[in-house]
Amino acid sequence: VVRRTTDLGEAERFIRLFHTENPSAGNPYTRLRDVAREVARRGTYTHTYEELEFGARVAWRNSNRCIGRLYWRSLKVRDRRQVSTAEGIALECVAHLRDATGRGKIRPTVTVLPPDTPALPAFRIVNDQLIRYAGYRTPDGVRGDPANLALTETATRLGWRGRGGRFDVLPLVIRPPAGEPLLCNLPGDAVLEVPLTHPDYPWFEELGLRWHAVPAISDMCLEIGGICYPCAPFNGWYMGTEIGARNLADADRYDQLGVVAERLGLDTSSERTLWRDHALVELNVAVLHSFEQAGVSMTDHHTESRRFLTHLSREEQAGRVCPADWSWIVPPLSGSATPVFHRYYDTRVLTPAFVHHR
Ligand code: HEM
Ligand SMILES: N=C(Nc1cccc(CNC[C@@H]2CCCN2)c1)c1cccs1
Repeated sequence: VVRRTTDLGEAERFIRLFHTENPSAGNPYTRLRDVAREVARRGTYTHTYEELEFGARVAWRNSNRCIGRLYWRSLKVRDRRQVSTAEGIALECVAHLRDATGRGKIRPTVTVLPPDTPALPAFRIVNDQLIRYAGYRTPDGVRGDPANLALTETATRLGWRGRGGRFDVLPLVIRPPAGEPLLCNLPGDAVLEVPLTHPDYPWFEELGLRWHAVPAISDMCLEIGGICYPCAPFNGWYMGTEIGARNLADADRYDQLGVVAERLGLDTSSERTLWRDHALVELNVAVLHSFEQAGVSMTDHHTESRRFLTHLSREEQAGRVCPADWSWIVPPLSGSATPVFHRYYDTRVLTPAFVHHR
């Protein structure tokens, strides 16, 4: 397999961007010359820690599907480019979760593992998020999270044994450049979870619903200056609607709207009673209430929409374009009741960026 050498044009554009936004880095000339020499010699170059930290923060700033970009400057970057084994990667993912979770005060963090290089191809994390619940095929439907059926089957084929519950945390599956994937169970103290209750309905707890505190995406590449870091898990905190309007509500996920509507005593015989909408709101009230009770960071879609527009105007003040994808920015609940709904966005694609694996 011929590995892509680094595109020198991308590298130069990034180095210039770094020096423009970080005047203390001085004149880019010598750095540009050294990078060109290194690319000529070994087909790629190595980012300094400062370049890597800046690149990861700007990749977040450029994420046009992300509503949570206001705090892009505070991203914590864990430079782990020296890690060279599957076990090392697994350990860094666990350390990342412990670091980022705090005791509920979640810290936006990215861990950067080695890039793809002609000399050493990169490892991949098979899981799309560090924390995922198993999905099991049963005679009368799926038990657990249907979104993770394939990952559960892969882990089981590799020797993992699930307990058949609705919220079994899956192991990490780390695939090396060659050879067998490594399975790694996440220690319980690295996976903070929140049981869901409702402030007004005591029966809600009986539904036995819960969700994990930290969303940590592990299936995207961090692209900086022509270099791709295919193993760079990043986390923020959840917006309540992700759990309450999608993960627990979608028919092809935990599909809880009918259950909640029944317990609420709603008339589900006709769509026109808007029973789905009533159930959705109460499910989202429960998610926000439970995370707050547990002291776990979470934002609501109204607050986050306002914050995003603040970010947008700050970027314009800074003379930068802030690209956004309307179809992802507008929350899946009460869209038009949030300010982000009532406007258009620039849709250009900028780099550095987090991209889905090609
Ligand atoms: C700090 C709190 C944050 C919040 C509340 C937040 C919120 C969100 C939400 C709601 C989405 C849409 C997800 C979906 O609909 O499935 C999203 C997408 C995204 N976010 Fe953020 N985010 C945060 C931090 C971050 C951080 C720290 C990064 C990276 C360093 C990031 C990068 C992205 C990217 C790349 C996407 C698009 C994912 C894709 O294309 O599949 N976000 N964010
Ligand atoms: N709050 C978060 N949510 C989030 C962000 C990016 C991607 C995702 C997962 N999106 C995949 C699902 C499934 C298809 C559409 N949405 C969630 C964060 C995850 C990592 C940092 S912030």
